Amino acid sequence: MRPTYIKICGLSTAETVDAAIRAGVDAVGFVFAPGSPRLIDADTARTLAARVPAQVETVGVFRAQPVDEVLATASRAGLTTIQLHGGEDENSFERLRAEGFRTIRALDISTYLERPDASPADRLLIDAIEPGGGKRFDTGLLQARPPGGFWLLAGGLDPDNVAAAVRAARPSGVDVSSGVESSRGVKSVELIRAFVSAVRTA
Ligand SMILES: O=C(O)c1ccccc1NCC(=O)[C@H](O)[C@H](O)COP(=O)(O)O
Repeated sequence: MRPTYIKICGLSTAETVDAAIRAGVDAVGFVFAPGSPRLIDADTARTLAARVPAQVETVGVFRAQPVDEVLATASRAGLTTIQLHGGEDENSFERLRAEGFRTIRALDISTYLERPDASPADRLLIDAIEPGGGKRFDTGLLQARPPGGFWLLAGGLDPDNVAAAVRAARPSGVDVSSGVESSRGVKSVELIRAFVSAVRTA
């Protein structure tokens, strides 16, 4: 069986990017959604992404931003992958792919349950209602509509609960932000290490 894919989202310092890579993550995320406590600019992301080895994905996270702006930011930052949290139309993902980016469509659990097949992206991420909010959703709801293909579980995961969540929901991968922070928006090297190690025990 393939190991669970791990994405650490909302990184903003070289120290925590390096820690995530050393811990063995598959992807690091940089948030460009206005209003986020993890917001960074394209030039900062470019400096951080330059530290990341080629086998680790660099993901730009956007919410309700025009596709031209998304492409300009992700290109300037030199990222491999774009994750959209709403506001996109059905053509957005095709356009991002045509420009050479891998894509992730993030859906909150309610939207997913209403439209489970609404995923023209390469991957699906199923999240709680408020992205980056550190709140869990009831993964038992997924039993009614088990996701097919590659999908990431997100929403309120942390080093203490992630192994049980992986055993219960069997996602292809997990995504975390708040659960590896010492305070809102501030990532912790120790919690990143603990999270990755907990996923590996699942
Ligand atoms: O992290 C944010 O602040 C954010 C803001 C707007 C759109 C998306 C955002 N984050 C997306 C992520 O991929 C988070 O890691 C995911 O929602 C899980 O967050 P958390 O519940 O805090 O672990």
